[in-house]
Amino acid sequence: MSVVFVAASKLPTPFAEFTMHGFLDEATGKEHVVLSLGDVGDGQPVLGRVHSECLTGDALFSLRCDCGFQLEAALRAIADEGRGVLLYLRQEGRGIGLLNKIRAYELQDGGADTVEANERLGFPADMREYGICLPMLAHLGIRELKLMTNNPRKVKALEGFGIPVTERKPLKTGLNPHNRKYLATKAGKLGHMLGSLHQDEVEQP
Ligand SMILES: Nc1nc2c(ncn2[C@@H]2O[C@H](COP(=O)(O)OP(=O)(O)OP(=O)(O)O)[C@@H](O)[C@H]2O)c(=O)[nH]1
Ligand SMILES: [Zn+2]
Repeated sequence: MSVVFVAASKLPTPFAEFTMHGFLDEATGKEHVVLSLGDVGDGQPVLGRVHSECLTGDALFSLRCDCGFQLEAALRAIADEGRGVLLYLRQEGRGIGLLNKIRAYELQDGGADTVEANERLGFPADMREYGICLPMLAHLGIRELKLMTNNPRKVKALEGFGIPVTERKPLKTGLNPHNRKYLATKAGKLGHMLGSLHQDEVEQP
């Protein structure tokens, strides 16, 4: 596997003081980050979030999606549990990159939905690759995840790479008038389990 550990440091945040682990994917040059809290290498399932980069939602307060809200909710949940892990994967725009995502948003401003926009640009709806999680989790001694996600394809993909997901924890947050259509498309075309937004129940995968 081409993902190698580079360095670790403390990362104090408003939620907790995490340990930040930096990794380099030597095949793509992408730099990934994992935040961990507590003893995650004890062999017990770990509360986890596998979050793909969304510059607009995570850093620029965009209301077009739910990413920033999910990121914050996940970090808060890990802090509340006192133990957990967040993998921040540099797969912007479901893998098409930031500038192509802006192109896709332009098409969405003209009426296309998030899937149609990707397809019009010649991309599949979702180009992400989750195999890169494996060496990062192995480095931290994590064998099983209690995964915070609404995306059943993410659960399937991780399990396909040999990472058991013992529990799926919904992460329904951030619904607003600007992302209502986007979230409806995710549920309708991408299979996201968003049945009742703003509900925080625990479901089996
Ligand atoms: N191509 C494209 N990517 C988008 C759009 N809106 C958000 N994204 C990207 O979608 C990704 C969202 O990733 P995640 O937060 O892991 O979420 P998810 O796979 O939708 O599922 P959850 O785990 O339920 O949040 C990020 O990479 C965003 O940049 C869009 O309209 N078009
Ligand atoms: Zn987003």
